Amino acid sequence: MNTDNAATRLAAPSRMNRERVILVAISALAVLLLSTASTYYVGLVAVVGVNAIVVIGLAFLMATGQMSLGHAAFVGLGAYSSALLTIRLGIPVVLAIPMATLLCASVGYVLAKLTLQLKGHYLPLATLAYGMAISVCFVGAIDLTGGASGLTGVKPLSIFGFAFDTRTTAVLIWIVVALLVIGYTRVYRGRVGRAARALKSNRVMVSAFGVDVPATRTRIFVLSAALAGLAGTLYACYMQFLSPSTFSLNASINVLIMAVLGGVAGPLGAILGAAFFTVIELSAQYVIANVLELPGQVETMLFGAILIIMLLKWPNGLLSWARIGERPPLEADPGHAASASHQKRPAASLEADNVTKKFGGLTALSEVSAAIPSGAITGLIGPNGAGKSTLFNVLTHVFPATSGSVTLNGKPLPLTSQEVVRQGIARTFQHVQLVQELDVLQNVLIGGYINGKSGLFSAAFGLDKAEEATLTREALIALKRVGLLDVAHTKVSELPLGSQRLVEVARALMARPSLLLLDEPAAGLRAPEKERLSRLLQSLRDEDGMTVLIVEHDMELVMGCADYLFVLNFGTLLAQGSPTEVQCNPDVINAYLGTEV
Ligand SMILES: Nc1ncnc2c1ncn2[C@@H]1O[C@H](COP(=O)(O)OP(=O)(O)OP(=O)(O)O)[C@@H](O)[C@H]1O
Repeated sequence: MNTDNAATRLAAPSRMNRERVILVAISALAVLLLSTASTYYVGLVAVVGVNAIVVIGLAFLMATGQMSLGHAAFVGLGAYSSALLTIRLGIPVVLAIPMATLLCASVGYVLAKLTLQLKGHYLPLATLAYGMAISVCFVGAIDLTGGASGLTGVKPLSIFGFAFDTRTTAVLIWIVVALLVIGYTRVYRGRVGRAARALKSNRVMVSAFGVDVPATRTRIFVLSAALAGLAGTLYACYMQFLSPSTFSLNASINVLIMAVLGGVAGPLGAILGAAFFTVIELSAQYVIANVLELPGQVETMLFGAILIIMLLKWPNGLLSWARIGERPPLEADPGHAASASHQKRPAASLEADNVTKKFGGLTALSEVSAAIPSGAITGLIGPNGAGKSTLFNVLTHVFPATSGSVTLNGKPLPLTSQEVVRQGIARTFQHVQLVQELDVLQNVLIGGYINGKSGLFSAAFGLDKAEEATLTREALIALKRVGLLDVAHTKVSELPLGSQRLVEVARALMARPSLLLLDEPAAGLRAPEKERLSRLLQSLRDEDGMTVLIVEHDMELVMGCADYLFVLNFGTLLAQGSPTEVQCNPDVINAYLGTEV
């Protein structure tokens, strides 16, 4: 298939068009608010906007596999601190808003450092605990906050002499929502957003491609705390009165429901979730009070029942129903797709010296020494359970050796898997580690993480376009090399297992490695695909000067393309040599190959 044509066909809908549609929609809403809507509806729309800002941050947090049961506390912290800065210290509201947002980001940073290392149920419980603790302070600090009676006299926003009334504040809230939707859409599809979403399904894999997992999780938590704080400051300006019950545990649960209801696979879900939640709540109130004339408690039951039905019907949120979720990222420039090339690194050499690896009482590797020849294809073979994948994991520092040492180009192997990939080692996994809900191209792009520089802010401001275009071109070339260009925009979950393994190979190539480690890449491949893989390995060696280490049970493939072989058996090195030498070795025949070879 011609790369140019394919790239033209693969061109994604323009990011700009979509952003223009969002801006036009928000502007239309603003005009409507300013001109026609009654005060009641203006208030309603303003509260939906405030909730949408909180939910945008929370949804991003949830898309990365994190959860917060105390997010309303950040909203309260933003609201009370901006109000108190203006009331007590006389700071103009326009300055109090960024100061309060920064305070929430700082508190978020401290809490992230304290809690994000917690695993399983402990993390949500910790967020619940600090959410409740902060909310209690709003009631307890009576002198500052007015306690349960609330804080009155909160000042509205005024910029350069223009005083915002409720209507214009509502418009401002929605302008912020629009900007956040645009910024978040860019971040979500950018380098950090991709890595963050991959975090949810597999931390080991994203680390192996250079992502600093704790730092990324912290950054996203801080961002979401800051957004909740910002929402609080705008809420304070709009309401000009604060009650602690607004920021209680109930409110935290509500924003969580909004996020789930809307769907976390994109920022528009946040708006849908916030809007639908409010509509359902008000409808339930209306039906119970005016149509059925039942007591107020029934309203909560009806509201709960409607929510349950909606979540059962659309478990991935309304966003999936509206089919406006994931879209392909940047379009590839067809003019350059065929010409861009990988940067060559000098071929690498890797050496294991007396490596032993124990898992409790089980010795998976026992004093294995192996020098992987530079610029060649080396096969690592042996029966099931021989220790091949364990050696792979030690060589890429997924876990450390119990004893012995590993050197890369004569120097000790770096101590983290992020550094290992920076030094030029990329790998695939025995059990496919792809992000099933992403398409093939985005999965491959994760492999290019270390070759990019853009972060959350550069992506939000659209400054990553050139970098994304380069990485996308490179990803398309990698996909072409493994024969999967046709399915670049197919979800990986829709591909057969063999093709998924090839996606992993393409992803590893995106890291521009000098040493490529492939763990059973031919498992599940059909004969023509195996031939293609064999040709690819040889071209990586001959044209790219890459060192390749391959664990494989397919002897035809290994014997056909490997220059050198190591044979493991019961965690020890049984033999090594050229394929011909190994095939004639009686120990190897006995232990692994059998007599017919
Ligand atoms: N994380 C782990 N914890 C405990 N035991 C492990 C772990 N990883 C591997 N093992 C054990 O170490 C031994 C070697 O396993 P390993 O997966 O390295 O073998 P292998 O040669 O790759 O086998 P296969 O060809 O079946 O993939 C096995 O007995 C396995 O059960």
